[in-house]
Amino acid sequence: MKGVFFLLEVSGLSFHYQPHVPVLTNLTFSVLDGEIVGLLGKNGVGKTTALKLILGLLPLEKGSVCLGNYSLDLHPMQYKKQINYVSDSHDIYNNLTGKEYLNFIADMYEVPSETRSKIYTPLIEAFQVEKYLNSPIKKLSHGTKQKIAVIASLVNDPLLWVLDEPMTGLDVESVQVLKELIQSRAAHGKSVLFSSHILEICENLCDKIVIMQAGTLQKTIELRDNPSYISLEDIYLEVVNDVPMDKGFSIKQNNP
Ligand SMILES: Nc1ncnc2c1ncn2[C@@H]1O[C@H](COP(=O)(O)OP(=O)(O)OP(=O)(O)O)[C@@H](O)[C@H]1O
Repeated sequence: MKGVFFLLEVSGLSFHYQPHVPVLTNLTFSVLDGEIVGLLGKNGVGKTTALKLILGLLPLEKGSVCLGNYSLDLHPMQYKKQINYVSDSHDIYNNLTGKEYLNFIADMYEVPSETRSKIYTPLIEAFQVEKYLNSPIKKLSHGTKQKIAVIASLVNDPLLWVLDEPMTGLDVESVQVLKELIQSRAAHGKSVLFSSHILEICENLCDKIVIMQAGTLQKTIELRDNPSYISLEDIYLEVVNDVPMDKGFSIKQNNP
C-alpha cells in the first residue's frame, strides 16, 4: 500500500559551497512510502545539491534529513544502508570494468554473492548490457554507463531510490525499462525520488512533484489531485516564471 508513513523527511536544509552564496535555503519536503516524487526546477536551482545532501555526499550545514526511523546525522550507517543513488555523472569509476563496478557496489552494501546475482541478472538482461561488462567503464558510451549505474544502485533493494536526471542519454527501450522499474518498486512499497527536466515523464510517473525555486521549495503538487485538463507544463511554467496559467498556455501555442 502507498503513502502510509513519511519515509524521507527533509527539514530546513540550507547549504552553500562558497561563503555568502547560498545554494539552498530552508528546503523542506517529504516522500511517503511507495511514493514516486519528481524534483523539478530550473538549471542551477540546487536539485543535485539537495540530492547529494540527502545521500550524505555533502556535509549537512543546517537542517535535518531522516529516512524512516534513522537520522542521517545521528545514525549515518543505518540511514545509508536503506538508500541508493544514480548520479548524473559516472566518471569516478572509469578504471573499473562494468563487472568490477557492480561487485564493488555490492561489496560496499555487504550483499552476499548469491543475492547480488539474483538482483543483477534480470537487470543486466533487461538493459541488455551483458556484452559490455568486461570493458573498462571509460570506454563505454554515456548511456551504457548510465544503465550499469542504474543496475548497481538496486543491489541493496533500497527503501529510497534516488536518481539524478536518470533518463538523460538513455535510448527509448532503456527509458521504458527504467520507467517500469520505478513503477514496480513503488508498487512494492519502495519510494523513488528523481530530478528531471522532462515534464511528460514526471507527469506520467510521479505521485507528487516538488518544484524548487531559488534554492528552496516553491510548490508541492499532488498529481493524483490535479485535474487532468491542467498539464504539468502549465503548472510548472506558472510556478517558476510567475506566468498565469492561461498565459503559459498561450506561450506554448505560439511556439510550436
Ligand atoms: N562543487 C561546487 N562548487 C561550487 N558551486 C557549485 C558546486 N556544485 C554546484 N555548484 C553551484 O550550486 C548551484 C546549484 O547547482 P546544482 O548542480 O545543485 O543545480 P541543479 O538544479 O542540479 O542544476 P541542473 O538542472 O543544471 O542540473 C549552481 O549555482 C552551481 O553552479
